[in-house]
Amino acid sequence: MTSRSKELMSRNELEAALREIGATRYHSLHPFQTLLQEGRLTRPQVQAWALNRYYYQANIPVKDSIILARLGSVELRREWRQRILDHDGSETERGGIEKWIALTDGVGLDRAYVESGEGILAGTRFAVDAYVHFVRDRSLLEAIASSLTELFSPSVIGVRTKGMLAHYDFISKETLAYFDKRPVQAKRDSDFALTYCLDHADTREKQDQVVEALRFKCQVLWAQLDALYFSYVDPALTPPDAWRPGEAETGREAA
Ligand SMILES: O=C(O)c1cc(C(=O)O)c2c(n1)C(=O)C(=O)c1cc(C(=O)O)[nH]c1-2
Repeated sequence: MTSRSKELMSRNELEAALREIGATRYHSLHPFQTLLQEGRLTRPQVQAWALNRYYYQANIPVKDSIILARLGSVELRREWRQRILDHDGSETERGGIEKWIALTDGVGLDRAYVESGEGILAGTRFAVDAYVHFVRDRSLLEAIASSLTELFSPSVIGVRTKGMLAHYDFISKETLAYFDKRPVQAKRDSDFALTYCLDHADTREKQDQVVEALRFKCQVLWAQLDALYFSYVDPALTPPDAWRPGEAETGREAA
């Protein structure tokens, strides 16, 4: 990295640098992800994942609303507002947050408890809050670039849902309905964000900022899985205020 030339990268070089980050730093490479998709977690460990990830889901439209407010044209806002609709839904269509609640319902967690955010890990909260603050505090270009992890999500979503359905008897297709539309939405969103970044990163400094924003976002995702691994897998040292296996159970009859 020290020998990095400071010349402007071509569009192809910048895109390759971004894809390289995905190939080496995306959360698909995290050991917790591997355990999850290979069926090597217990039901409480899967519950811990679903509970903590709710906080990420719930904050995605918050961070997108911040970006929306910073966009200076009708065309850009029209494009970006779709993301908020996808997660918040409408009178006639369930959004992603509601579908994530169906997922936590499906694994037997009490809805009010999940929505309260009580019992999530500090690592989850710090990582997700850092993402929201990043899009508020950094340039618009960096804020948009930080969503580029979605370039890499369709493949990990496919592997994860297939693995979970094959390996866990308490997981059904309905439970994982959240993921049905995500690959198509993620492709649409990340294609747009990538084009925006390639068009607007017109100095080497801005190109480096785009690369760093993606690296930061990979860390946001990675840190969430670190927190789960340390607290529920090994050494399973669940912190004092966090959810403990058996808590907020709605009973197993739904499974
Ligand atoms: O299941 C996944 O692995 C995964 C990853 C990501 C991502 O790469 O940030 C998102 C999602 N899912 C997702 O469902 C989602 O709505 C989403 C929004 C964003 C974003 O940064 O705007 N990332 C992601």
